[in-house]
Amino acid sequence: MKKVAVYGQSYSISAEKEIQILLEVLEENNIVCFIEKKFYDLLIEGGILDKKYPTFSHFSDLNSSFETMFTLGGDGTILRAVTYIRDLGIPLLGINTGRLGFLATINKKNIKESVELIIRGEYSLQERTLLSVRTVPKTEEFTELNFALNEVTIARKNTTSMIGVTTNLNNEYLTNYWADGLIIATPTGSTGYSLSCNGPVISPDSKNLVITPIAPHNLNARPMVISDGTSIQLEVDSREKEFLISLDSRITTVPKNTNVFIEKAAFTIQSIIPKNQSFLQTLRSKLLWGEDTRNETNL
Ligand SMILES: NC(=O)c1ccc[n+]([C@@H]2O[C@H](COP(=O)([O-])OP(=O)(O)OC[C@H]3O[C@@H](n4cnc5c(N)ncnc54)[C@H](O)[C@@H]3O)[C@@H](O)[C@H]2O)c1
Ligand SMILES: Nc1ncnc2c1ncn2[C@@H]1O[C@H](COP(=O)(O)OP(=O)(O)OP(=O)(O)O)[C@@H](O)[C@H]1O
Repeated sequence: MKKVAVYGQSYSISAEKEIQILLEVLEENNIVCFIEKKFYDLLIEGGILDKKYPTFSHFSDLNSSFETMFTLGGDGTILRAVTYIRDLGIPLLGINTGRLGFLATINKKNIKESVELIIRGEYSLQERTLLSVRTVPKTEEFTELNFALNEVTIARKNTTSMIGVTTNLNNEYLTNYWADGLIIATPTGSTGYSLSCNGPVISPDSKNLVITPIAPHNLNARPMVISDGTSIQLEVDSREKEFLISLDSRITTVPKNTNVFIEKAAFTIQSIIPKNQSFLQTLRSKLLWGEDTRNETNL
């Protein structure tokens, strides 16, 4: 491993020690490290860095010669890191200095061991599907960043009334959901917002998506798992003039006559799974799946 990128959010430095440990390990292994510019400026301002580092500010500053992107933060940081990687195929590894860290799987207590494991190549890659979104009329915000790793959410705005989301799959009418909104989630996002709306857990290597209504007002609107080769068309009926579309943590308002077209993105994200970790382990440890006093404590 010769060159990596490091990304963290530039709100506040919540992980000084962890950042220094990561940079030390990379230095010890003679790995060139490029740091995201806003994060770098925050670290310089905070006196965290003892030397200068090359920086990157945008997707166009990166290329496939970067062998890994390390993130320092929680899941939201991972979701934002994806906007720098896009279709470059740079494998992503999250060091969890946030709260849950479902996607950011490296425990901040063993950064050195985990990063050395990665440097020795003791990991596998988990390919993760993304969604791409197109609207008619066009939505400015989706010109460049029109993809999501977790989910695309359609939600009501400034109204207590439900919205109606007319849903077609491959141009065939499915139903009109009367709800607070509708989530189209990837397997990765199935354990995010969709899970909170009673959606199923989908293993990361499944070639599926899930359509999960948000608080639907009927007893028969259930989450529906579909093939990830499906093209999804949505139209919204609302008493308000606008509704919300969010792609992961990025949210925007669109006029109510906006038609939304969602399908699997043309590229995937590679997430690094260290040899001593797995999706099932994360499910058990982070979402306490199967936690039951009757089960052996061999988690
Ligand atoms: N009620 C909810 O559960 C709810 C509501 C809104 C958004 N979200 C999720 O939060 C994501 C944005 O993350 P954020 O950190 O910017 O917001 P945030 O800080 O509000 O995170 C929401 C929680 O969801 C967890 N999370 C995010 N992605 C996950 C995933 N793929 N699997 C399991 N847990 C996941 C985060 O760790 C965090 O604990 C959205 O993509 C959506 O999936 C959840
Ligand atoms: N909007 C914000 N305002 C202030 N600080 C923020 C904001 N978003 C993130 N942060 C800081 O950045 C850290 C990383 O945020 P991130 O969204 O990645 O993770 P998290 O929400 O803390 O954890 P997780 O998403 O895993 O539950 C947070 O712990 C918080 O300290």
